[in-house]
Amino acid sequence: MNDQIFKTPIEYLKGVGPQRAEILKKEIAVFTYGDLLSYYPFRYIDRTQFYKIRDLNLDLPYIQILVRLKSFEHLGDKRTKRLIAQAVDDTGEIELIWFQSISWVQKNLHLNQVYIIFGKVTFYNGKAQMAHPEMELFNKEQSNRGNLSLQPVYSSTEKLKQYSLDSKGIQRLMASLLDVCLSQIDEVIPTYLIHQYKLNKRAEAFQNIHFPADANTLKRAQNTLKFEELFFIQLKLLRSKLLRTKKFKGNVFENVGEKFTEFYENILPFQLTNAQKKVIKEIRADTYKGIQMNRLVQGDVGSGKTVVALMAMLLAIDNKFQACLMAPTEILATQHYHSIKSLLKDEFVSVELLTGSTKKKSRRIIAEQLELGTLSILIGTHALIEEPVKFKNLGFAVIDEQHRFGVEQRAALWRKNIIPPHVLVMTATPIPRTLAMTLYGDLDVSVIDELPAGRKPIETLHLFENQRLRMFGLMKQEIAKGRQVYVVYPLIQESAKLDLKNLMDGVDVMSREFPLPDYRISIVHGQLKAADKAFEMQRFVKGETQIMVATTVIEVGVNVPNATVMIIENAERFGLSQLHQLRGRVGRGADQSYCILMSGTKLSREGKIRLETMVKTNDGFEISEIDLQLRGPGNIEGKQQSGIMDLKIADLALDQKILQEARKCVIKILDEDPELLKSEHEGLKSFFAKTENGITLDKIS
Ligand SMILES: Nc1ncnc2c1ncn2[C@@H]1O[C@H](COP(=O)(O)OP(=O)(O)OP(=O)(O)O)[C@@H](O)[C@H]1O
Repeated sequence: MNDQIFKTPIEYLKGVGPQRAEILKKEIAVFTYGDLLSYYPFRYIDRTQFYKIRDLNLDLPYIQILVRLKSFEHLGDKRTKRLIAQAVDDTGEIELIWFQSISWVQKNLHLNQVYIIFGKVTFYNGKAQMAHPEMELFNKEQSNRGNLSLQPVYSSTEKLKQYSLDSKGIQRLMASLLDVCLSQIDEVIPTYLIHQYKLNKRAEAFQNIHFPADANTLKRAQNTLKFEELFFIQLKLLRSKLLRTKKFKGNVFENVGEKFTEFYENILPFQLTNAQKKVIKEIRADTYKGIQMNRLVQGDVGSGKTVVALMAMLLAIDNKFQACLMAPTEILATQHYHSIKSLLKDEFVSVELLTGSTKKKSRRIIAEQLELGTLSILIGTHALIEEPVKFKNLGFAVIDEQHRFGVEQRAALWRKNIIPPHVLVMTATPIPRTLAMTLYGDLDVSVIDELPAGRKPIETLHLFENQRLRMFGLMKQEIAKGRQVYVVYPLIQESAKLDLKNLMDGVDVMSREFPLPDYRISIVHGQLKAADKAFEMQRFVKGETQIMVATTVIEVGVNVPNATVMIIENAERFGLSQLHQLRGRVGRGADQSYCILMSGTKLSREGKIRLETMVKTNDGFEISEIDLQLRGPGNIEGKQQSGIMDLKIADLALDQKILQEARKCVIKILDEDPELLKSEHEGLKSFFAKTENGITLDKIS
């Protein structure tokens, strides 16, 4: 693409000027010609469809009707002067009104002729009206309307409309923009791919997305631009992966040594699942190659990701490296610390915990041991890399619950290191394939798609308020068997006070139903100090309390296999992946577990689908796909930080196939021509070097 023209400030476009330019910048972030060009219509009106006057109503968008002009009438005085035409079809009558250009209209429109009128219908005294309709003589339709069978609609704002930049106004700007720049648009996607996927040439695609001749033309233009958008994101991600592999050497873990073998053969209390073994093998292969590993482990809740991470860390330790595990919250870091300690059976390998609450003295000792290399595994929150913590020889880093880190942050983590450690990212819940390809497109992906043997599927019930007694009954039945129960309340950040009240009211009810001394309740919520939270958690973990009432702080990672009931209050307020995460806190042992979703009776359509989905399936991968369909990628956690999801045209929920194809092509190109030196990749190379086109590619380097 010719840089210059697309970087031209928008004020220079015919019909814009300084004032409108300011408004365009402020209202819709259109600064340049390039920005305007990728300001795509958000829908199209089918101008081949005609309405009958009888069927008109206020809810209709801009529509067209075929009418015959019956009469003209002038009304009002100087200031309210207007021209009204009565028009009819075989089902009724409509008034067409003009406040301006009256004499022009009267001169050019003729009584008893048939016209196509186009506009927005309103009603006055029960009569249909259309102000300033677009008019076209019917018998000239074929020759005149040509490429206007689909009318683009651009989103506009009140402010823009004040400057005559409603959808029509924007369309006019687009026409003059295309006039000046179409001839200067270079191809960027290699010609052989354009043929292979029946795409448009680039200029054609821009022309046809703004002024489509018909539905097929539009579809092709949309596919072309979607393909291009996703193609460049993949190119950027996979190129950066390639460069990283070239730039950084990776530590070589030559040996599967004593600790790993000892743990696997004598300490591990269960058989690994085949899926766990497969992932460990993948990690082993990565860390042997001399290339820095960046791998994402996706596994459903409770699939046993922690053991996999631990065994990978042992591999590092056997090769004289240190390892660390970073979790997003103190509770989780603490939890990992305890479960890893207990898996490792104490003195087997040295492990320490470092969080915001670690005392100064302990910090100093940890720092010393780290620098000396006598400490093998450090677990903590990401204070772990922010602080002046110095490892003697960090070789392996596990990042748990990566959703909260974007691609950028991940890249920034190890910049300081000369040989960066191998990085294993673990996601808390499965994420849809398309999202994984985009958010984590530069990582290799492993999937643990198997739960440990003997797990029974969690039984999920959706109950309403008047069925609360049933819920209490189930709780009592399970507690009588020696099991434990979670009761979770939603957290609305805007009103922490209200949340707390909600939760404390819940605690009151619980304490009445489950009184001391037979029952004991732990309470954990966001307003508690970290140490108090940890204390309450520990009471529950040790089985000293049978009921844990909490806000969503327990959402991820908490592991108490003896807990068999998860009650979620106001379940309709939670997102699907959150519900699935919460449910994953039970069903972690061999006992039958239950999840009870409590809700009010008034549910939104989406709320209903969410709860039905939870009742229907336990499969996290399936749930994540439904979540994406319901919410769109825009709202999936982690998106905000990722930067790459500001897609202009592609939709990760709908365009999975295009994404997969685009990725496949990029992989092939980089495999055969990593430096993009072949002549057919020339356009690609120069475009890529500039990384413009409004896609914020820089954000993901
Ligand atoms: N192969 C296995 N056989 C039996 N139990 C296992 C196996 N692997 C892991 N476990 C146990 O299953 C429980 C869940 O494992 P872990 O905490 O690693 O899950 P996770 O994948 O991290 O899940 P979540 O993301 O839900 O925390 C733990 O108690 C763990 O010891």
